[in-house]
Amino acid sequence: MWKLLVAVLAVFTDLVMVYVLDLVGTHLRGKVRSLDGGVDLVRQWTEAVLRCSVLCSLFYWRDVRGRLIKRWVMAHCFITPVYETGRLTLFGNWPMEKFAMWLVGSVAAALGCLFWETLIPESNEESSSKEKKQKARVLFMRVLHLYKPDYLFLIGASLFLALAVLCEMFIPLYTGKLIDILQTKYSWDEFLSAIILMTFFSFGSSFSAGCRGGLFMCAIGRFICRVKHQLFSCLLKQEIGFFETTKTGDITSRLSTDTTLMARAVALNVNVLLRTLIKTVGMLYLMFSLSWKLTVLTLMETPLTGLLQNIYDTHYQRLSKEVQDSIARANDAAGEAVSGIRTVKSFNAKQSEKSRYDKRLMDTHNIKTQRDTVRALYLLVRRLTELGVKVAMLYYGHLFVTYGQMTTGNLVSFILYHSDLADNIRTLIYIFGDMLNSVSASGKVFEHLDRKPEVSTDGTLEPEELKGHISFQNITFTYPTRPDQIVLKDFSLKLEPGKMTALVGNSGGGKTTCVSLLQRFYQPQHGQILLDGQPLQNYQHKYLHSKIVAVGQEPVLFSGTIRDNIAYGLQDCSLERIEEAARKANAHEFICQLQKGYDTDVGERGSLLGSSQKQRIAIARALIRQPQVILLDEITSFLDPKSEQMIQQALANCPNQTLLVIAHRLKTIEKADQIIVVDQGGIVEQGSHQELMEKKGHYYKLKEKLFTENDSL
Ligand SMILES: Nc1ncnc2c1ncn2[C@@H]1O[C@H](COP(=O)(O)OP(=O)(O)OP(=O)(O)O)[C@@H](O)[C@H]1O
Repeated sequence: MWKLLVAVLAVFTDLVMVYVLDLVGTHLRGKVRSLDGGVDLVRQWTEAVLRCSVLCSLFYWRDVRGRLIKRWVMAHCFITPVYETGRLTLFGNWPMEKFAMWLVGSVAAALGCLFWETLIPESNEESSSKEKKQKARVLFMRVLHLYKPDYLFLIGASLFLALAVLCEMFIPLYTGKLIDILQTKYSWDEFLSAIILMTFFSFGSSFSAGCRGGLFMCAIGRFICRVKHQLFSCLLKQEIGFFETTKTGDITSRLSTDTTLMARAVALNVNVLLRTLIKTVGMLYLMFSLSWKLTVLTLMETPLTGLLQNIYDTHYQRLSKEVQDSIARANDAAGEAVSGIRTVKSFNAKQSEKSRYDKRLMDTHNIKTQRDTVRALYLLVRRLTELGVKVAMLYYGHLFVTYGQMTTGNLVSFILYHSDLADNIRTLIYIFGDMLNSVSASGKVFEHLDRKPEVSTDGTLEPEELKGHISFQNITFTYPTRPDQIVLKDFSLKLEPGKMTALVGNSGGGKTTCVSLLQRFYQPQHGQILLDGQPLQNYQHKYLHSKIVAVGQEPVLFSGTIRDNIAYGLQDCSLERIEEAARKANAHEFICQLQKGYDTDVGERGSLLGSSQKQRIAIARALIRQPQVILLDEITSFLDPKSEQMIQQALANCPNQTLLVIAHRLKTIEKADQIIVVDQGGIVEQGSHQELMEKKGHYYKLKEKLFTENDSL
């Protein structure tokens, strides 16, 4: 209710003020005769300031705030002096009738605000968007800094750019001049020199543009390679938790799309910005010298174009981002189905996978349609605005030529400049915004580049002799993806060199987690793991991973030969060493039976080998490093009893190693020097097989279960 009253009061007060101020103005004009139409502008601007202050105070008095009101008041008060200034500048002193002017101002302001508010909804995060811009600027500078090794290319490209633009700018001027020459009784020399100059400028612009493009592309190519390399090394340093919380699609798009965007955005933006800026300033200067009145008229298009471009950019960029995200989601769906094709087929889930992919493709299609509609609308409005300004320019140009204020050649040059200028101004407005926005891709890349792995890799210890004493001291651990679920609780355990420890227990108890912690895939929240009395993190990363090796339940092989896979991560590894490791892992025999032996390709993720064969190659890959601590996580699940026996023998050949085994087979467990029964993140029983059997506790019950399960194997 108050708002309505204040609005009515505001309109009334405003109207009264308009007339009172007009009376005062008229009175003053009577007294001071020198107040003519031009100086009348001063009165209009003063009036606008006064009206604006009174209206603002009125709205603030009853606390009717908001950016919409502020914008309306500003537009409402200032639209008239702005319009009048332009009109008087162009066409002289024909003041409009007072009320008509007030009405035009009010309606235009209301329409403008409505347009603005509908298309750009008010955001409550003004400060955060400021921060974003600030951040974008910092990011932009960082990207520029990353370009340091390519500065020579960039400087060369910028020089050619300036040259190309300068040459390009003079072409319309000489086209007009040529028309004027042809219209008069010209001398041959005059004509020839104009033609030579035109040819010179055309050739200069094409040559320089070619050199500029080549140099910029060269800089971009080098930059992309460098950043991709840096990013990939940073990614490899991250802990496993990072890969669990970040989607593979995100990581690959950071590596491929974002690095390219980052490079192109800055180099191309700088290129376009410089080119457009030089061209615009030069063209404006030349246009002003041809006809300043026509220039002012055509410049009136600029704020309108700017507003349109701004609205369009906001929407287009949001939708483009949504399109990118939805493409990534569709790719994820396809990738998941392809990588898990065996599961998909065995569960006959082809239809559901197909419809999942279809749905995601449809989502992408719908967002793309929205984006294209916004673009079509924008183009329509933009073309209409351009058309309006062109018609006005041609009309007044014709008048100026008729009244002898311009020559025909000048008008032709002007028209040629104008068609270029409109494009340039639009590009400038777009580039200023885009330069900040496009670095958001760089922001994502920098996020990864700056990320410090939570599991540090700065340890330096590399003792020549490592015994292999391991001690878990009061470990409490939760996975980063499930911080609420405590997986290990105050967990303490000792492993001795030359002894085999078996971890047994129900599924989900935390056995594999112990192996992961020993490999430093994660950092426990409390407690520490000591290796020969030193915390694991104090050891040099590479050293640690050559001394502690693990073979998991589902070992991963990489595409390449068997030889490459066994010697994975080792340089200059002889075939003898590889064969020896393969023999220990009982893999040599089957490898020799393959047509290409050690040079057999294992296929993507080892898909050309059977599970037991993959397992044995993985064991050979672990044993070749001659580790001091060996961790075997249910490796026997896929092995036949004969292979298992051979591996057991191979392991028995390493009497000084610390051996941690997770197994479900009693045969394996029985041999262990100590058996640890793990349940719900804690140790519930420990001792030798004999001791635990006599106790008739958890292990005894578990053994009954294990026996039954293994019988069925
Ligand atoms: N990467 C992970 N992220 C989140 N939770 C996990 C992760 N890996 C395991 N868990 C959870 O941690 C708990 C312990 O898992 P863990 O694999 O260590 O048990 P386990 O005793 O080895 O079981 P199994 O014999 O089935 O392999 C389980 O509840 C499991 O769901």
